[in-house]
Amino acid sequence: MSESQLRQDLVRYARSMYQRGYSSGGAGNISLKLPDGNVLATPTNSSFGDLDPDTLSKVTMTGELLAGEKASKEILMHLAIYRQRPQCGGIVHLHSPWLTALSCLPGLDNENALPPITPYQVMRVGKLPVVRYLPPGSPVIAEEVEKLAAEHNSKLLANHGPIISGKDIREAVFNAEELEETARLYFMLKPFGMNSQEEKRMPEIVVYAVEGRSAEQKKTLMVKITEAVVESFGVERDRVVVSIVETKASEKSRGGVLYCERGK
Ligand SMILES: O=C(O)[C@H](O)C(=O)COP(=O)(O)O
Repeated sequence: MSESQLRQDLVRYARSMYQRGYSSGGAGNISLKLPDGNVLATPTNSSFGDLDPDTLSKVTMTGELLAGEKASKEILMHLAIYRQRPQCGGIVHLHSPWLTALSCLPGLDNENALPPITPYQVMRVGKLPVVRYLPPGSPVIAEEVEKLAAEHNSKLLANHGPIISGKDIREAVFNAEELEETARLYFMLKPFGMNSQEEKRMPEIVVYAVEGRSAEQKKTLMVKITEAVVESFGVERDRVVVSIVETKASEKSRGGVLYCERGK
């Protein structure tokens, strides 16, 4: 994708998040990786609601300004994430209401501020570690974020807000939306309690096979797989799920040869 298109995309995603109240005033900052290996970022004190594609800050991976206005005061935090996550192509830092509220709660689990409530939260983000409070723009924030970035695509800055990454700016925004909505769910459910995916998450093993085995053979296979998972994963037997997905021999091939024609 061209730099010009990426500039347009950054402005469009920023405006969309601004319109949803994910960032008000000059709060928040966004960046993305350019094809030339440099980074495009929102200028400091800019508003997500009225960015100009032509004045966005273009910096090197060491933070040197190549074009546009002075970059966000948090640019070092973004660059730290790009260093630790080479696959990362986009980062959003927000002051979105529900995640910012979460960041202000006492007694957060610093290893994971948000229990795994929904499958998409687990799939898109996973654990949400907390970075201790530091004044916005402090270079120490970048150091603290860098320690966590290799393992976590999202971090929660205490009394401040989230910083969330993705393989590109689109995925970073999707991850941010998922996490903000999960934080909202968390506050809605908090008075009533909630089931955590942690308890529900079980190892599920799927066996794809050509049809034809007897029910007894399939049952024996499932029992043996269950035993192997219990022994190797150390989980309760009742939590292990095994599925056998069968395909007709005429609808499965190897090397371009149908299974129903192999061995004839
Ligand atoms: O999070 C921060 O660093 C600031 O509060 C912020 O969100 C805006 O800083 P910027 O320099 O305008 O990007």
